[in-house]
Amino acid sequence: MQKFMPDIAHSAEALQEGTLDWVGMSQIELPLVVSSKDSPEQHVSALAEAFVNLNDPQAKGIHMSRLYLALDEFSNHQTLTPKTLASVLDQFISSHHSLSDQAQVTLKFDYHLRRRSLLSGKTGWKAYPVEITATYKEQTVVLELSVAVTYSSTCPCSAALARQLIQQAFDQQFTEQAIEKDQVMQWLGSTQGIVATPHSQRSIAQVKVKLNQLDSHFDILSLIDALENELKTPVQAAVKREDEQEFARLNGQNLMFCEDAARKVKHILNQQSDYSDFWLRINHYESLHAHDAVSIAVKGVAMGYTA
Ligand SMILES: Nc1nc2c(ncn2[C@@H]2O[C@H](COP(=O)(O)OP(=O)(O)OP(=O)(O)O)[C@@H](O)[C@H]2O)c(=O)[nH]1
Repeated sequence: MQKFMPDIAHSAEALQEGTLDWVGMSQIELPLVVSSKDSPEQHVSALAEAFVNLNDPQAKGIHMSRLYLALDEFSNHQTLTPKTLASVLDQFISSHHSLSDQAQVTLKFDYHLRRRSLLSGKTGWKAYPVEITATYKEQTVVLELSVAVTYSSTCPCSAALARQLIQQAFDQQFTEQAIEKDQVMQWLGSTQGIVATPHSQRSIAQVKVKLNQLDSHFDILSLIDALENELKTPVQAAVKREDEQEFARLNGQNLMFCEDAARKVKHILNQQSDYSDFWLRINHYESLHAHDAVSIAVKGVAMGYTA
């Protein structure tokens, strides 16, 4: 016979009456199997947040164990797809029928992809921070997918200033009007031929998209590929010298202010039919100064994300 135990959540009165927008738990450690379109299933170590709203102003509290146990069941018996995540929200609501009519779960994890080098054909792992949020409100489930893509940005202004110094060095080196091509080639191949270099830096594009519908799978790979293909200079995994030379060429041919990167990302996201809304933040961790160059933009739909 189960011994009697006091149940504050049922017996105690709220110290102060009032509804609450979200009550739940964060930093829940949750091993998951992620099923993403065109990618093999992947085991990840996620951190979860689980919330319901508290509609009853007099209720002492929600039932946290019920949220936790729904997530635990999900972790042990389901792969992460839009439909299985929506079913977790159903369980959150049904286990709090008199207290809540809204629910939210957020999963944060590193998603590993094998990425091919630029020319040598080698491959290596890259980890992409991913966040998936499912929210149930007014009988509707809204799914959001966030990724962060790391790339290299080379400053166009700094490149123009460096070119001017190279021109000046050339002018000082070659005072004759008639110049032997071999002499020039030799000079260009020396450190003097690149007497100045533009500043470039590791940069991160943070993107959050609202998914149009409950597809059978999340499509993490497509979003990452779209961003990296548009930015052209994602950081590399395996790099041989031929890859490094190609990377140098790509940086030289894709000089970017943070505004340029933001407009590129906004353009490519506007081309995607799977996303009803998006938010983006470009962060250039400038090597020129101690602060960062940042651009932020949203799709600009009514009732959508705000910058
Ligand atoms: N609502 C709420 N519960 C908390 C909090 N901190 C700890 N808890 C504990 O969360 C535990 C789980 O709550 P319940 O899910 O109601 O646990 P339970 O009563 O054994 O389970 P049920 O019989 O399903 O209600 C309880 O022991 C609470 O005391 C808090 O800030 N708010």
